[in-house]
Amino acid sequence: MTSSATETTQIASRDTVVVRGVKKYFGPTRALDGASFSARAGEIHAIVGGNGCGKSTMAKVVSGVLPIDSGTVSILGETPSTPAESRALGISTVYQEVLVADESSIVDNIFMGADHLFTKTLSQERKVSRAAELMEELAGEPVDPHALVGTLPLGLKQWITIARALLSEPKILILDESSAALDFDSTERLFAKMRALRDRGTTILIVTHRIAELVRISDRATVFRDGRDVGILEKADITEKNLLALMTGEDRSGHSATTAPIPKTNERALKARNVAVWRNGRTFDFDLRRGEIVGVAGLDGQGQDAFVRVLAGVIPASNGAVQVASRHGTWSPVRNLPEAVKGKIAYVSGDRKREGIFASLSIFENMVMPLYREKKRGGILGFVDRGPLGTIFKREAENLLIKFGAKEDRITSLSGGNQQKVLIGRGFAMRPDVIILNDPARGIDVGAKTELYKHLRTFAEEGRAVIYLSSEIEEFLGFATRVVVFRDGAPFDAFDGRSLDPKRVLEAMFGQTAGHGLTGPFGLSPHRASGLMPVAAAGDGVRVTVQIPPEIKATLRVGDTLPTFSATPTERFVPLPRSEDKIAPKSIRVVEFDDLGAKRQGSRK
Ligand SMILES: Nc1ncnc2c1ncn2[C@@H]1O[C@H](COP(=O)(O)OP(=O)(O)OP(=O)(O)O)[C@@H](O)[C@H]1O
Repeated sequence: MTSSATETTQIASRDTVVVRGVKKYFGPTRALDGASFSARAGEIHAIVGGNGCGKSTMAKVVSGVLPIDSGTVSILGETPSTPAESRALGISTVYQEVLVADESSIVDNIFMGADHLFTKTLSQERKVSRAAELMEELAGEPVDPHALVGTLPLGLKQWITIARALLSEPKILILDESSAALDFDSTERLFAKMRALRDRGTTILIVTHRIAELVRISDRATVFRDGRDVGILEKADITEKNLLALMTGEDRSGHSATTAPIPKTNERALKARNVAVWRNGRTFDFDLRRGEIVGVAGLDGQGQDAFVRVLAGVIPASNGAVQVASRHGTWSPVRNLPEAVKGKIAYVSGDRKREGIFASLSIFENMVMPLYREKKRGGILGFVDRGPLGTIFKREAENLLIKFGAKEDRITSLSGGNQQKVLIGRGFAMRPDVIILNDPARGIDVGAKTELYKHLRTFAEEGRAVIYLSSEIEEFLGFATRVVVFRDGAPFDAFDGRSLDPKRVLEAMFGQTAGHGLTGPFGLSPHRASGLMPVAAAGDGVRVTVQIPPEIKATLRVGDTLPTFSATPTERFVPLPRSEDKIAPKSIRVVEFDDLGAKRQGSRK
C-alpha cells in the first residue's frame, strides 16, 4: 500500500463523533432516549427517521448547542458545550430553518457569527470577493454580494446558510434538511461539494427526508425511532426498503401500487383565462377539472411558484383572471385571499416560516384558526365552539400522523416536519373544494407523505380538485393525473400522469421537449382537447437523440433501481405540429451528452 493510500484509510477509519446513551428531555417530551451514534472522518453519514424521532435534537447535541441530560458526547476527542467552542473545533452546522437576516446584505449574512475568525485577516473587499466566489460556486450563477437578502428567493437564502458553514473548511459539517429548499439542479451542486469535502477527510452528517437522495449520497446511515438508534446501514444496504423497515419497525415498502385519479366528468372547479404570472409574461388559459390532481413542476424560479399562488389568490395575476366554480356551477373571481377562501380554495405553503405558522399560537390554534369565525356563535360576544373544532383537530392529527405532546403547546415546540403537517391539516380542516399545495412535503417523513397522497387521492375521487407543486419529480408518480411543466414564466409542456416518465418531465424542465402536451387531453385545458393525443404518422417528425447526463439520471433514481435508462443515447420520436394544430412550429433543440456529461447543442427547424 502506498503511503497516501494508507493515509486515506487512516482518515477514513477514524471516529470523529462518538455519542453514547444520550438522553434529552424537553419538559415531559423525551426527544432522545438513550441514543448512541458515531461517525467517521471521510464519510457522509445520514441520520434517518420519522418526524419527531430526535434527528434534529441529535444534530444539535453534536453541534454543541444543546446540553444533554445524561450520556456522553465526544467530538474530535472533546466535549464542546457552547456554539463558540464547537466552531473552534471545526464544526459547522446548517440548521433546518433557513436562518438569515432579511435586512442585511449577502456578504454580511455569510460572515455573520464567523467574524471573529476573519476580522483580523480579511479586509471588507476580500470578504465581498470571497462571498461572491462562494455564492457563484454554490448557486451556479453570479450573485450580487451586496444584494439585500430579504429580496431573494428561498433557494438563494438556503445557499447563504450553506456558504456560511463552508467559509472555513469544516472538520465536521452538519446539514439538517439543507437541500429541502433546493431544486435538484442545485442539489447536484451541493452533492458535488459534499463529496469533495468528504474526500478531503471531512465528516458530513446529513438529515433528510428525501430518501432517493440519501440512498445516493450516503456512505452509512443510522436510523432513529422514538429517540433511539435502531440500526446502522452500510452503503450497500442503504435502500429505501431497508430504511423503511428500520424506521417503522415493519417490513413494508413505501411505494404501494397506486394509480392517479381520473376525473369522472369534464366539470370544472377552477379556470384561468388569458393569465400571465410574470409582468409582461406569456399569457395562457388553464382549467382544473373536478376529480383530478394536477402536478406542477419546473426548475427553480420559472414561474410555477407564482402560478400556484395566483390560483390560490395569494398574489394577483399580472394579466387575465382566475375564477372558481361553486357547487351550483356559478363562477366567482379569485383576486385575493378572502375571495379564494369564499370560493372554498385552501392554500398550503411549504415555506412555513414565511407564510405558514403563527409562532406564538398553540398547535391546536394553528390548525383550526381559519375555522374560528365559521364556528363562532352568539354574535359579538360569541365564543368559539371548541367541541366540533376538537373533533376536526383530532381527525386531521390522526390522518397525518402528527406527533405532539399537548395540543395547547406552542407550535414551535414541534419538530419541523410535524409543524408542516399542522399546516397541511389546516388546509384540509377548511373543507375546501380545491386545495392548492406549494411543495408541501418538504421535511415530512415517508410515512406521512404516503398518508398525504392517500388523503389527496380520496379528496379528488370525491369530486374535489388538487393542484400540487413539487420540487421532487418522484412525488408525481402514481399520484398526479397530469403534470404541467413551467419555463420562463409560462407552461412549457404537459404530461399524462398515468404514464409519466420522469426523464421526459426532466427534459421539459430543461426546455428539451416540443411542448405538444400542452394542447393534448392532459394539457392546460383538457376538456377542450380533441379526444386522444395526436399520434404522429411515420414521416412527419424528426428523430432526436437525447442522453441525460449521469448525475441527472441519478437524481431520478426511484428506490434502489434505475429501470428507465439505457447506457447509450436513446432515440425518441418527436412529432412535429400538424397543420391543423393552431400552434406555430417550434424549433426542436437537439442535445447530446458525451460520457463526461459535456453538452453539445444544435437546433433544427
Ligand atoms: N425546543 C423544544 N421544545 C419542546 N419540545 C421539543 C423541542 N425541540 C424538539 N422537541 C420535541 O422533541 C422531539 C424530537 O424533535 P426533533 O426536532 O429532534 O425531531 P426530528 O426527528 O428532527 O423531526 P423532523 O423530521 O420533523 O424534523 C419531538 O417530539 C419534538 O416535538
